Amino acid sequence: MIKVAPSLLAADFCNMEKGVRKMEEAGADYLHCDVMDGVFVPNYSFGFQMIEGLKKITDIPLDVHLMITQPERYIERFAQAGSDIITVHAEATKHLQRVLKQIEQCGRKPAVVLNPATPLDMIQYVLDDVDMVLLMSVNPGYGGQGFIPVVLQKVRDLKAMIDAHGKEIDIEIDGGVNFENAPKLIEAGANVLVAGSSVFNDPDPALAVKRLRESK
Ligand SMILES: O=C(CO)[C@@H](O)[C@H](O)COP(=O)(O)O
Repeated sequence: MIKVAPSLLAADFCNMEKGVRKMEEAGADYLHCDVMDGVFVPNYSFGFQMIEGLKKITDIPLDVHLMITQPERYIERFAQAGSDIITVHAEATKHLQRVLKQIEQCGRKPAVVLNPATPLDMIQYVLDDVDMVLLMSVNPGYGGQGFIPVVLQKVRDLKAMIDAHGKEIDIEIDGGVNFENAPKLIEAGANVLVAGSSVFNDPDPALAVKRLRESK
């Protein structure tokens, strides 16, 4: 089953609740929450308070993508705030396996993410420690960027790596996901699609979510 995770980065920050309600009506599987620290990526977004606030107003699982350096400093706080999935960048910590265990010990689902230029080898030795691998298909920091085509092959390679490993692990893709590339991504092995602009900017977000989910 394909899951769609609308990215709140594309919502109106002055009216976040309206965006959440729209995504509830649209049948979103997760709410993708991009946390940025202005260091790991050249942009700021929001932090714990936003996650806490979101948790109070919706039952949609919160898929929290930490674009921050040394995420180990803040795992407990993001877990307490109500994150359901916590995703950390392999490039952002010297102790990846330890951070993933920290997330698990906090009772949240651990996931790891790679920037487009980071090779898959980097996560070979943490597959036992994750429920999901996220591949960035844009350089993180901003919504509305174009999909980097070479990532399609990376999805295929990741799928083969996971199948060879033998554990069920979700493959999530984030950045420039749209109706054109979604079928190819699903065919390559992705089963969770993050979508900002293609859902929030669509006049009919419910139809957009359905189209992405049923992409063939
Ligand atoms: O993490 C990021 C950007 O850093 C993404 O979640 C984007 O927010 C996705 O937006 P679109 O590319 O789908 O507009």
